[in-house]
Amino acid sequence: MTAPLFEVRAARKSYGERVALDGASLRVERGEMLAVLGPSGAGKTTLFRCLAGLAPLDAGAALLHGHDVAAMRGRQRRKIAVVFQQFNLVNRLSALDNVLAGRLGHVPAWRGWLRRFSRDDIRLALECLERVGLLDHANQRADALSGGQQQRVAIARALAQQPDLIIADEPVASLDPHIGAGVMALLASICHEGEGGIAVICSLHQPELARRYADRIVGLRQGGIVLDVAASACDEAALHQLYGSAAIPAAA
Ligand SMILES: Nc1ncnc2c1ncn2[C@@H]1O[C@H](COP(=O)(O)OP(=O)(O)OP(=O)(O)O)[C@@H](O)[C@H]1O
Repeated sequence: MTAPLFEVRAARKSYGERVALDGASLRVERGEMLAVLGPSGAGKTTLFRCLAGLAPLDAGAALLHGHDVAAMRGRQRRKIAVVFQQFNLVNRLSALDNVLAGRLGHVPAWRGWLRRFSRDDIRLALECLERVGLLDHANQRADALSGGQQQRVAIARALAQQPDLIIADEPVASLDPHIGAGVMALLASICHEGEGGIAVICSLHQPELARRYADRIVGLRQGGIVLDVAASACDEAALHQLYGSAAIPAAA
């Protein structure tokens, strides 16, 4: 049996006495978009920080193609790209230069410091900008772009890493509903189109977006997985199980 593209096994993480992840396990396959839902404090950000290598797990493991992410360095590690709620672009740089930052791990350090990228890197970065619909904005400063455009540049930067997995922690939380839906549609199309077979794991506070754009929905509550279903099977009862009395009826 081949290993899934990405797997989390019995992840545990505490902050002092407070248990944030209590044995959470999940898996995602090539070309699959997985949404992680859960009430505030359920452990979503902690999970994503650990998966992105920004914090270590206390126990358990995250495996990319069966290999422990914690032991990965360099090129292997860059197979996981991260998209943040607040975009994390360099404001004074152009959209193109921000996307080229996704190539930094692929070029010798001195080239990165001098920002001397090869023609191939620049061509790839432009293709990534085209993929997110912003080729016309390549030379515009990041801080002159709208929030939705900035998140698209951040997604282009992630694509420039040529990742196998994109981890997106609340990527639409800072965007209005219409723009947010567009960003979700973009992430879904990245999963579903092309032969690359990129997977996306995305945390959300909007069950209706998860049901519309994700293939599968995982529910996190008090640090544990309490729901793992196809998006089409995520009904009101499942959401009630996840959110309890705080469940909000989701649009059809
Ligand atoms: N740096 C920290 N120090 C101490 N406790 C923390 C820290 N970060 C998170 N926690 C606690 O860990 C638990 C999980 O928090 P986390 O931020 O991962 O949840 P979340 O599901 O992302 O919440 P939200 O949806 O509100 O962003 C919470 O009880 C939180 O108070």
